[in-house]
Amino acid sequence: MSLNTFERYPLLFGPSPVHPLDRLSGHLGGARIWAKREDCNSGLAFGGNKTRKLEYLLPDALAQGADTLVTIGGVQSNHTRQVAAVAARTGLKAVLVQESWVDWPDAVNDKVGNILLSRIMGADVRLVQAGFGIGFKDSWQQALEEVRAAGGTPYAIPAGASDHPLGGLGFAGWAEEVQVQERELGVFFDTIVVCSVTGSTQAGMIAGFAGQDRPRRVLGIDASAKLAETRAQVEKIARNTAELIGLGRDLRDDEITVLEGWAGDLYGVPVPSTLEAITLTGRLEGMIIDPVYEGKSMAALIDLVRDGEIPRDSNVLYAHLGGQPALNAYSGVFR
Ligand SMILES: Cc1ncc(COP(=O)(O)O)c(CNC2(C(=O)O)CC2)c1O
Repeated sequence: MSLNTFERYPLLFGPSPVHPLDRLSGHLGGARIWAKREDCNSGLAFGGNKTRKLEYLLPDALAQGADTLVTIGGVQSNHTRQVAAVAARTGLKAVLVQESWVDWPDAVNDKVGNILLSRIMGADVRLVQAGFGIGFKDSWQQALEEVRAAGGTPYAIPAGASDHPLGGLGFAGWAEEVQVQERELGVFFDTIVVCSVTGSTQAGMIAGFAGQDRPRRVLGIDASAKLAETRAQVEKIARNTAELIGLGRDLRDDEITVLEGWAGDLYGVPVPSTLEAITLTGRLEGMIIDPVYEGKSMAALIDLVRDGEIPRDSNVLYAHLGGQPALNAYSGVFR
């Protein structure tokens, strides 16, 4: 079975752009760094990695006759904002459970950025006091039951659209897209750097690239600060996705790499290297990244290129997965 077997509901402009980051590369004096821009992939409320995943979940929801998408995230979740946008675009309702995943000292946390956008798009936004976790949460199960009790037909989307049978397909397709763009650009990206939290972005990439002729490294950078949980989820989803698309072999353990060292102690709390990565990327490339996810994966890329773990002759592709709206809830750290 291949990816084409699965129905896809187009939500993207087309292939997301790939471009070199030559000023950053020059500054670091090592490998040549490129970016693939999921933050520019769709016209739906600033897009992002979840919009690509939802292209494969939406047909399933519609086939089940669902009228309400029900999902979960932190207060500044990019994922729940993207679900709200897809619901608005397709005439479905959205119930968003927004848990208190980040204890961040800013009075506007639940008024700006992603949650503001979700409210503008008409989602039913429910603030819940409950801590961070990438597993199935009671608050989400309860919201599903409430939709049913009110006569609705909910479609359950787990955190990050990850722990779902179809969750890895979007980024298995990303791997195919990269291969086409490499031919057009005349380059081969021997290393991919991607932020991992709920896991299906990296997992889909691993499954998608595993079926290609030339091996390459997919380096997941943990931003959950719960490495074991995130790695386990990446592995589970990667193996499931590989089987779903008919890879025809088991994935090797060395194909599943999630690195720690840049997440800090808590999910959603930036550390100095996060802020340095955000300002360096902004000032050298005019590329904006966020303090919860991409700032942490970019911090890793900077270190790995600087210390030569990613060799000087490499072409490394940085997966920019979006997330910028959350910056508005972290303005205090950029005085
Ligand atoms: C900008 C950005 N970059 C990387 C990631 C990590 O992706 P995965 O969850 O697929 O591993 C997120 C996720 N965000 C979550 C959310 O609720 O927004 C699922 C956690 C992200 O938003």
